[in-house]
Amino acid sequence: MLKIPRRASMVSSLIEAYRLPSLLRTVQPTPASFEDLCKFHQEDYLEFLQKISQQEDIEKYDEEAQLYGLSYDCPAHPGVYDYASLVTGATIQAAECLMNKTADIAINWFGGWHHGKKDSASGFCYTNDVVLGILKLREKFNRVLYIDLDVHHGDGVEDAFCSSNKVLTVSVHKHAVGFFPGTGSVSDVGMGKGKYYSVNIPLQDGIKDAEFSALVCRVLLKVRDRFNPEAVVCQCGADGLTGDPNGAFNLTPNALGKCVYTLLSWKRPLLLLGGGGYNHANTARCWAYLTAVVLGRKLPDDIPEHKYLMEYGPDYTLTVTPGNQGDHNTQESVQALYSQILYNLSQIS
Ligand SMILES: O=C(/C=C/c1ccccc1NC(=O)c1ccccc1Oc1ccccc1)NO
Ligand SMILES: [Zn+2]
Repeated sequence: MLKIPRRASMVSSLIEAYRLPSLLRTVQPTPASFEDLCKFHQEDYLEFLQKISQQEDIEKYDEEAQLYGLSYDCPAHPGVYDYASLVTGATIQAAECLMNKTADIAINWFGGWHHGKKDSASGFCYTNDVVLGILKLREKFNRVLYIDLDVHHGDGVEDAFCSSNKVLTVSVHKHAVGFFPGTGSVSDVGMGKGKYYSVNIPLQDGIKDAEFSALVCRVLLKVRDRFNPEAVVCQCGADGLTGDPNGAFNLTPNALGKCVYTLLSWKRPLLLLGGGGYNHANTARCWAYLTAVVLGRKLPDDIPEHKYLMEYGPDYTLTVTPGNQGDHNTQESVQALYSQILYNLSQIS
């Protein structure tokens, strides 16, 4: 888990190295209170997370930990509760800036933990800051659109709002046997009042910028026309970039930039969040680039001198070059997918 705070430090250092904070208002986050977290998460889960967060030797809680998803692939670690409540507090505060109009666009690159469940941790997500940020926005906005660009299905957020027609969730992700979390097929459309308000765009390995952004932007335009959201939340997980250890998609930051640019053109309150991204240099490149897209600034391609400069070798440039792996998404499969999604959206009353 020590990897994520280091990544966070690289992200903020690169954004500072490009002198972007001079164009932004930075807000110091306060941790979400226990009560805030209880707006989505179950009390018993939070109490357990708090308890083991203060212990050094957590092995003795192994039995109970399993109940709460805190096992080998999602280990608890000392301080996990404080870390999760600070990140979640920042996302809630970002939402509040949009609600009180002190910002048109708010960013929390340390949020985006989209797998968190109400009663358990999942996929390294201990609390679900995305759900809590959307619930906060819903206190003011009647219809909220959520887009998840992470390579993994945004299951925790989709689950939370699957029966709601006030929050429409769109997730584009790799969908293949054995790939976490395994949910998010195109036929997964939500239920009850929320039927057709969950949109899934399942893809195979190797998709590249042009195909990805064309498909996602076409879906987003249809979603805007059918749903007419008053506020938008976009999770910008960077683990779909080429060079990520997940080794799934073959994207560069330009693909996410095109999607964010489309959302910006709608001129509606927009909350941008981070998420996955395990090639730390490419993730920092991506989120620095997206911050510049929001600001309408073009960044010099040479990475500026700063404490992590060596991580950006051998090119030391902001640009990420696509890999040459094959694209397993055919024109036909993408067109068929788009037709299915269009049909589903046509069912929205
Ligand atoms: O990124 C994710 C979820 C990742 C994930 C979920 C379940 C099991 C393993 C997972 N991890 C990875 O895929 C993964 C792949 C390469 C490098 C680091 C990875 O995770 C982490 C995440 C945090 C700390 C250590 C490892 N969701 O957006
Ligand atoms: Zn991910």
